[in-house]
Order: sequence, then structure tokens, then C-alpha cells
Amino acid sequence: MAETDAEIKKGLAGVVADVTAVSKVNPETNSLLYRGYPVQELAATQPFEAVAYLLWNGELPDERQLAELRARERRHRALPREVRAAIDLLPLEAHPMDEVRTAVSVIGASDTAGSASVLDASGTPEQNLERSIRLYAALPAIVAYGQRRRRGEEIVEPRDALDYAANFLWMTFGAEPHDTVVDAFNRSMTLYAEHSFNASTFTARVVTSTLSDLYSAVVAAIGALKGPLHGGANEAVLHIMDEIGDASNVVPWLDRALAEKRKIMGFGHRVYKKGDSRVPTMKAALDALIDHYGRPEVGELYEALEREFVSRKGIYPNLDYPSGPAYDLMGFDTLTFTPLFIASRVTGWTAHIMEQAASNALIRPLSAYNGPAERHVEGYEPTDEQLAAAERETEAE
Ligand SMILES: CC(=O)SCCNC(=O)CCNC(=O)[C@H](O)C(C)(C)COP(=O)(O)OP(=O)(O)OC[C@H]1O[C@@H](n2cnc3c(N)ncnc32)[C@H](O)[C@@H]1OP(=O)(O)O
Ligand SMILES: O=C([O-])CC(=O)C(=O)O
Repeated sequence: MAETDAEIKKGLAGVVADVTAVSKVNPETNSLLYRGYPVQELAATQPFEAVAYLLWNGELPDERQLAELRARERRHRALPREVRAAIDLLPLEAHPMDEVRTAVSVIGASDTAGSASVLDASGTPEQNLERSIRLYAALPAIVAYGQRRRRGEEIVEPRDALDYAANFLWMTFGAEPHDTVVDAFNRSMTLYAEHSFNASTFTARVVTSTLSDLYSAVVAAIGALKGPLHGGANEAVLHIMDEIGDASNVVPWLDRALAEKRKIMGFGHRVYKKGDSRVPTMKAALDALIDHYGRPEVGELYEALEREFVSRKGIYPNLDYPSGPAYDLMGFDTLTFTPLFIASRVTGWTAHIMEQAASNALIRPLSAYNGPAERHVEGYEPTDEQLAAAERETEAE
């Protein structure tokens, strides 16, 4: 069979690449389980710290385990000095995703354990759990500082009295957040935490499979998440909502956008074809924020675009559709939305990195060649072996 006749799974669509015990996405039942627990249940009952613990350890924490993780998180939640210095060197116009990617790289280069030789890079399971906790703890400070720096505001130091979600909002806005906002934010962090072999998680697993280190895998995953077909869509949703303006403009805007063959950001999914399991929970959190801030027009625009696009195309919203306007209402800058996704997804990425490392096989698929047939540089005389090999190849085809 010629290589080009091989069955190509463009975009690896439908390919089952490995097993995982971290989460299960089931488009048939429209469900998402983290280590067996439905994500809606976790979002309604658990602080994000407990969800992180679950993803890393396979079980929800008891009181003592949760307190211990919270204590470790507090030890690492201030912005490391070298990270702040590196961020300060970046132009204010740098995209926050590039800023966070750089910050994670700085944390990685500053952790010198295992840096003497590539043979030690991948680290022990204990080292990797510690690295995961440090990244998860430091990311809120990185994201919050980035937004404040762009706004010309002073850094806000973390507060020990506040748990993860409230402290994240405190460091970003410098004000005690309302319970409704903390609750919606906590839910969004849980919903974003994990989603099986999505593009960024798979990227992290590919890097891990070469026995590289956890920080390199997370940096690569951030690069994959940035694209608007993946995590960048939550930022992109707000750009389109800003373009549309209000609900009365949805129909003419959509007519134009579809005529121009534009992708409508926040809609569609590689796995879910009948709706994203996380959307109802995030939409309820968005509704609570709309009530809290008294902004019904946000809900009207959201629902008008959803109604119109679903009825024309049968393509449903994904998690980025409700989370974009939710983060906007909370007061985050649009460019900060995808970094919020990083702060959450780092838990899922690192759970997968540890899983990949524990049962590794180098990830290296095949490709079918469709370039020019063998040819030779002008004036070069092919050797007899080359000529014979070319002949065998032609016969095989
Ligand atoms: C958290 C997350 O990462 S969720 C994903 C976030 N990304 C987005 O919201 C970006 C917008 N959505 C998309 O681009 C796509 O739906 C993806 C990339 C998410 C999934 O893509 P795929 O599974 O590869 O589906 P694919 O792109 O083949 O879509 C099938 C058809 O639906 C169309 N389609 C899918 N999504 C959209 C959309 N949002 N707007 C317009 N058309 C769409 C495609 O153009 C394609 O049409 P065609 O058959 O006429 O060419
Ligand atoms: O699963 C995917 O392809 C994208 C997604 O929804 C996620 O990563 O949360």
C-alpha cells in the first residue's frame, strides 16, 4: 500500500491515544467525571483546592489533607522575586499568555533540582507533586500581577486569611470579593481544571514522554492553550460580544460573520457534539453574576447569540462561552481570561504529566509522505545503492 493510502486521522480525530484515570469525557451522556466524580457535583460542593488534590491524588482530601494542601499553597502564593523581575522586563503590550508562559519558565529554571543532567530532568513522583503544588500556588500571583501591571496598579500581597479563590480575587483587585463572586470564580476554576486528552494536555504528555521535565511540559501546554481554537476562545468570545454590542444586533452581525465564513468563538467542540457538559453549571454561575451586578443586557446578548447560532448551525456553546462574560463581569481584563484558564488547568496538566511519567511510552506517531518523489541535486551522481533503493521503492508502490 502506498503511504498516502494509509488511513490518516487528520487532527487525530477519533483516535484513542492512551488510557487515563484522571477524567472521563462522555459525549453520549453529556457527562464529565474527575476521578469518577461528576464535575457539576464537585463545582457545587468543593473548594478548588479539594479538586486539585483529587486530580493529583485520585481521592478527595479529608479535613487534615485539605488543611495541609492549603498550608503548602499559602507558603508559595506570593509572587517569587525572580518572576516579578522577569515580568517587569517584558513590554506592557506583551500578551498575558506570553507573560505567564515566561513566568513558568523562570520558575522552572530557578528550581535547579535535576538540572545537572538531562538524565535527571523528569524528577521523582514526590518532586513532581511538589513542583505541581508550587506552580498551582504561584499562578494566581502571576496572573494578578500581570493585570495590575498593565493597569499601572501596585502589586497586592496575598492574605493568609483567604482561601485560594478569594485570595486570587483579592490579589487581582485589592478588595475583599463578595461571596457570590467567589462562588462563581471557584466554580469556573473547577470546571476548567481537567478535560482528558485536549490539545494542551496532550502537548504536556508528549513533552513528558521524552523524559523532559514538568516545567517544560507546562510551558508547552500553555503555548497550545493560547490558540483561539482551544483556551484562547474565552478571550475571543468577549471580542465578538464587544463587536456585536447588544442583542438587537445579533442577527445582522451573524449574517455577516457566517457570510465571511468566520468561526463563532465559544461554540463547537471536538468531542461534544450535542453540548458541553460544563456549560449549564457555568451558565448558572453567569446568571448569578448578572443578578449580582444588575446587568441583564449581558444575559440577553448571550441568549440571543446562542439561540440564533444553534438554530442556524446546530452547533452548541462550549465552556468558554459562559466563562468569557462571567470573567468580564467579575472585572478581569479580556486579555486575562486565558491566563485564568492556565491557573486552573495546571492541575489537570500536572496530573496527566505524573500519570504519563508513571507509565511512559515515547509519543511518536507516523506520517504519510506526500512530497516530491526522490530526486537528486543537479550534477550529483546517485550511488548504486541509492539507485537500487529508489527502484525498490517504485516497485513497492
Ligand atoms: C475549552 C476549549 O478549548 S473548547 C473549544 C474552544 N474553541 C472555540 O470555541 C473555537 C470555535 N470552535 C471551533 O473552531 C471548533 O468547533 C473546534 C475547533 C472547537 C472543534 O473543531 P472540530 O471538531 O475540528 O470541528 P470542525 O472544525 O471540523 O467543525 C465541523 C464543521 O462545523 C463548523 N464549525 C465548528 N465550530 C464552528 C464555529 N464555532 N463557528 C462556525 N462554524 C463552526 C466547521 O466550520 C465545520 O464546517 P464544515 O464541515 O462546513 O467545514
Ligand atoms: O477537550 C477539548 O478538546 C477542549 C476543552 O474543552 C478543554 O480542554 O477543556
